[in-house]
Amino acid sequence: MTVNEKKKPILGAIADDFTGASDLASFLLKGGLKVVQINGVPSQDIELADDVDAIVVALKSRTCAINQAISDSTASLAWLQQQGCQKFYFKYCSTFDSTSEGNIGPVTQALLAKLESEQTIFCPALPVNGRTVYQGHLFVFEQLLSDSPLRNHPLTPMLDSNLIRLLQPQLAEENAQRLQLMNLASLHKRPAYQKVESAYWVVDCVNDNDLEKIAQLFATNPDYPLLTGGSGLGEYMAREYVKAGWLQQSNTSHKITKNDGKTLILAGSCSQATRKQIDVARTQVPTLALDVDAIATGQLDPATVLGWINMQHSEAVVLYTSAEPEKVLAAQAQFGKEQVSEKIEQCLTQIAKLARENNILNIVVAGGETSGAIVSGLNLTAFTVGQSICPGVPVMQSHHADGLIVALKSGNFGDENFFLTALETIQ
Ligand SMILES: Nc1ncnc2c1ncn2[C@@H]1O[C@H](COP(=O)(O)OP(=O)(O)OP(=O)(O)O)[C@@H](O)[C@H]1O
Ligand SMILES: O=C(O)[C@@H](O)C(=O)CO
Repeated sequence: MTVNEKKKPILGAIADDFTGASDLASFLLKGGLKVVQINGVPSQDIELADDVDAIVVALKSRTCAINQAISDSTASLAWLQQQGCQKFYFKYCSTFDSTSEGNIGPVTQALLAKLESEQTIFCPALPVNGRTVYQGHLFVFEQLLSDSPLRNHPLTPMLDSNLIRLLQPQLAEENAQRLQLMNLASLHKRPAYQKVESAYWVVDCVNDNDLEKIAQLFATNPDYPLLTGGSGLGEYMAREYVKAGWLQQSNTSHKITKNDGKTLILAGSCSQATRKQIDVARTQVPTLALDVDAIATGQLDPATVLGWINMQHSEAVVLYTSAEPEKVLAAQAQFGKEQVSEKIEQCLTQIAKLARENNILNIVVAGGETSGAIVSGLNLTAFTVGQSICPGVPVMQSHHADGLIVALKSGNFGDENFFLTALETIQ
């Protein structure tokens, strides 16, 4: 390579939500890649540094209409191809969040068609966070997905755990027939780097050894340009690219420059994990529950909330709409499921905007949909990905001039001290 020749990224990834994107980015970084996250379908004029190994495009396509999800995903793919990426990844939730009208199957089919490929894998497992797949069934720690708190997810309640059954109705009939389980015995009896038959593979995976073996079979396999799954495989795919000598071992330091602004924690996630994290945070940080009825009826004024924040004379505050499943269901019944979500997302975004204008330059968000709304509303187009607060939640710095620092937490991630650890890491 000559001095003037721009290095091309290896991997182009498309994530169906923003926390999922930063989750994947953190694992690619852990595996040795230099990663940039782009928010929303990339526009032509985005400038990339010339030593980027992987680009993760964050979409908000998990729960949108199928046609929109397909057009955003394929437009992102075309842009990633223009940047020179050779390998592609479609990142969805480690708990396979989708409905029977869900987007995982249709988006996968559309991306494969554009890549003129007929085979891929579905690997949502993320063992470090308790997401494992055994005999095609997805577990969240010791519970089947459908017995876990995910059965009460406000937008995508997961009532089945069998990945083949979940995928079948999302695929065209001929592709549904090509779904096959690669269980642990079948995975491990294959020699590494061996050719794999063409299929839509649902791959069992219960620990990091399994992720390593899956990456050995598929990451650099020329027959499989597109893989799909959770973030866990990202670290091991990255390691395979490094092993294959596909990267220039350039400077992979990811400098995040601290700022002297305050920190705002915004929680729209109603997961059990987030609600516990709020309870722990409130013992040390001023915390305000936002009134969902007032938000849904347009009566909550973000300026009043900013006034409350300023009155706290604290370096950090927590604001939340998070509530137990019964309250969420009641709000959905009263105002409509999509409507109440949208109102809450808009309101939290308005608060984040106002806060940023008032020198609150560190924003931690809990919830994938919530994060997507806020990051889009703040017009943050690209981030450098830095150190993780917990597995799957990195600190990221916006390329915008004010150097806003954000951390986007998937609803179920992090231990009960997550928000307090985030404050220690960021401030
Ligand atoms: N009190 C509430 N009543 C009804 N809906 C709510 C309430 N609070 C938040 N919501 C909505 O619930 C949705 C939560 O989804 P979000 O993706 O942000 O969190 P999550 O599902 O826990 O996280 P993830 O998608 O990362 O697993 C959002 O659309 C949010 O606006
Ligand atoms: O894979 C996960 O669990 C997360 O990155 C996510 O997508 C939750 O929104």
